[in-house]
Formats: sequence, C-alpha cells, structure tokens
Amino acid sequence: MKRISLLGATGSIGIQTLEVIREHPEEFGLAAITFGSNMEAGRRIIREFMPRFVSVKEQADYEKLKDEFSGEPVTFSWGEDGNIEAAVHHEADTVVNALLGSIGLVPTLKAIEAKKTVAIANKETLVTAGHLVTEAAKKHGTVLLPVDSEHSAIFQCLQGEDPASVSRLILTASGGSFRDRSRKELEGVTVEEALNHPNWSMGAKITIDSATMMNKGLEVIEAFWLFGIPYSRIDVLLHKESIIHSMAEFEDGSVKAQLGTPDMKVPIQYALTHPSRLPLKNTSRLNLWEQGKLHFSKPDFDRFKCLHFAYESGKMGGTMPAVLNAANEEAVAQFLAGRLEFLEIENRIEQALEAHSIIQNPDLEAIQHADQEARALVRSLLN
Ligand SMILES: NC(=O)C1=CN([C@@H]2O[C@H](COP(=O)(O)OP(=O)(O)OC[C@H]3O[C@@H](n4cnc5c(N)ncnc54)[C@H](OP(=O)(O)O)[C@@H]3O)[C@@H](O)[C@H]2O)C=CC1
Ligand SMILES: CC(=O)[C@@H](O)[C@H](O)COP(=O)(O)O
Ligand SMILES: [Mn+2]
Repeated sequence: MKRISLLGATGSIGIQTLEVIREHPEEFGLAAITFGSNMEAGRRIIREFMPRFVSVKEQADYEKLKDEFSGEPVTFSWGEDGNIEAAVHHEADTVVNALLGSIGLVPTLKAIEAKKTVAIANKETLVTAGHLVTEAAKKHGTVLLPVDSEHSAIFQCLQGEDPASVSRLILTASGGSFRDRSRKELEGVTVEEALNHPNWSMGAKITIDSATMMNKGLEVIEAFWLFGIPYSRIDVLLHKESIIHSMAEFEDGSVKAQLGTPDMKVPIQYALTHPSRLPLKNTSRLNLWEQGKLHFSKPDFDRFKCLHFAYESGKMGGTMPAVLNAANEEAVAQFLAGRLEFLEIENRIEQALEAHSIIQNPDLEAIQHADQEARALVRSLLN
C-alpha cells in the first residue's frame, strides 16, 4: 500500500486526490494532510480518513482541531513548519503537493531530501525554482511525477521512449474563459465571468491564470524543468475542447498525444500508480464519434501577453521566473479580491519584471528574496 501525505487536501486537486484514494482503499492510505483555512472540509477529511498528522495554516485553527480531536491518534501542527512536517512524515512514502503558490517550494525540497516520491500539481514551485527542485531530485534519487494534465500527458507519451529522441513538446491550451473576446472586450470583465472556465472545474487562482493564459506560460516553464527541452522546442497550441491534453513529437516525425475527457482524477491517479494503471470509475469516457471535431489554432502573443512574459522570463532564467510567478500570484489575488482590473494583471507583472535585476543560478535565499520583492512591488502599486 502507498501511504500518501497530501499537502493542500481541501483544494480542487486535494479533493480529487481523496476521491482517487477512496476508490482504491487497498492501494492507497492517507498518512498526513495539510490545508489552509477551510475548517469544515478539513474536519470532514479527518473524520473520514483519520490521518496520523494534520497541519493547518493558522495557529488558532490548530488549537481548535487539537481540542476537538483530543483522544484520537492524530498529531496536529500549523504554519509553514506544518507543511514541511507533513512533507517528511515518516509514515508517508509519497507526497502529493496540491498546495497553491510558491509556498509549496520548501516542503517540496524537504520531501525530496527525505526521499519521498513527489507527485507535483503545484506548478508555481517548479516555475519559482525548477533548478533547485530538479537538482535536489537528481542528488537524492527522488522521483518527481507530474500531476498537471499537460505534463502528465507528455509524461505518458514519453513512456518507453528515449528522451533524446524528443524533438518538440506541444502543450495544448483551452484559451480560458475569455478566449473568444478581443482585448477591448476584456475591459471591465468581472471576477465571476473570469472564473467561468469552459472545460475544467479548478481552484480560483488557476482559473484566472487560464483566462490570462499565464497558466500556459507557467506550464511552459514547468515543462522545461520536468522534461529538459529548450524553450525553442516547447510550443503552445490553442485547442478549445481540452481533449488532447498535450503531445510529444519525436525525431522521426511521429507525434504521440494523450487524450481523454477533461478530468483531473486521471492524471492524479496516474501519478500514484505509474508505471501501472488502475481502473477509474465515474469518469466520462471519450467518444470521438459524438465529439466529431477538434479545433486547433495558434495563440496570439499580443492578445495573451502573459504567455509572452512567461517565455521571456523562462529564457532569461535565474530569478526571473520567480518574479514572474510572485507578481502573478499577487496580482491575481488582488483581482480576485475585486481590487484590480483584469487587464491590469499583466501590467503589474510587466512592471515587476522590468524592475527586477536578475540573479543567475540563485540559491533558495535569493529566490525567496526575489519572490518577496516582487510581491511587495505589486502590493505597493495598489496603494
Ligand atoms: N485544480 C486543478 O484542476 C489543477 C491545479 N493545478 C495546480 O495545483 C495546485 C493547486 O491548485 P487547486 O487545487 O486548484 O487550488 P485550490 O485553491 O483549490 O487549493 C489550494 C489548497 O492549498 C491549501 N492551502 C493554501 N494555503 C495554505 C497554507 N498556507 N498551508 C496549507 N495549505 C494551504 C488550501 O487550503 P484551504 O482551501 O483550506 O484554505 C487548499 O487546500 C496549483 O499549483 C495549481 O496550479 C494543476 C493542474 C490542474
Ligand atoms: C487541468 C489542468 O491541467 C489545467 O492546467 C488546465 O490545463 C487549464 O486549462 P487551460 O488550458 O485553459 O490553461
Ligand atoms: Mn494544466
């Protein structure tokens, strides 16, 4: 049985990971969880799975849970340290990182050092410090498995292939909630409209990232680190049905694609069962007769400026992707709080990138400093 530590258990990926665990009780057990402030969902998970370790964001919530579950065989913790404790928990062999944002970086590094297999949904970690994460995984012989649907698709396409024979990666993109609108029509769009993703039901932040196409930009950088392919050979293809989850082209011209209906339980489960597969109930099956047509087009980098910023930041390397990510996290949080216009998100990111003096080959401290500085700048612009 695989014993799982699930960071971010109450979120979109967290909940779907629990569905996978629930479906295969003989294969998977839940050793530890962390979550932020959704206490109702957290309590339900504790009652159902009784994990040995639970950590929450705030100390006050930790005190409450400790009292409520006294007498149960559960240890509680809180804050950043709690995420780290869960990541290295001795009863877990696999860590699913479903945290949101660059707060996932240090727990990921600690899990790798503790030689846990890491199933990573938390793309901001790879964008912020892909070099530290991949170097650590190499050094400690730790397996890093993609959960993000595009990266899982490519990973599945690469099974049994020589990595040196890959000539191109093609990441598909839905185009998000505003894909049919011109830039002019983006003026004054509401949070509610932006949260209306055409194909996927996801957490709020990634849904906004999808609407700006920063999600795809982050995924380009994520692919660079996971698969070691240069940016000049990572393409983005608009595909509004989200049925082809991504593709890999090989040196002989063959292209392999992974397809399926949009359901994150599939890549989550694959990360937990790789290299095998298990049945998965309650997923709708792809019916291409009914589907009839699939659509493809080229993204316009002037329309989707965030995608352009991501490619440029990725190519510059060093601390630039950390700044891109942190400025984006901050600006999206402001948009979600109703404090920033949708089109201002990309302006804030551009300002943060322009203000930053890049540091090459940064250590963790330099990364964290760049992250904090970018956040502070975006906050100050609001004032
Ligand atoms: N959702 C999806 O379909 C996909 C998501 N991803 C990536 O997966 C990651 C998670 O996304 P998603 O599930 O949508 O996000 P959500 O916002 O739905 O979930 C985030 C999770 O992190 C928890 N959390 C937030 N802050 C803390 C903290 N300080 N300590 C502990 N837990 C914390 C939240 O807790 P709480 O809610 O209790 O506050 C919640 O459980 C992101 O990096 C995203 O880009 C990738 C592909 C698809
Ligand atoms: C499910 C998943 O992996 C998301 O990252 C998804 O890809 C978002 O859709 P977009 O293609 O609109 O960014
Ligand atoms: Mn994705």
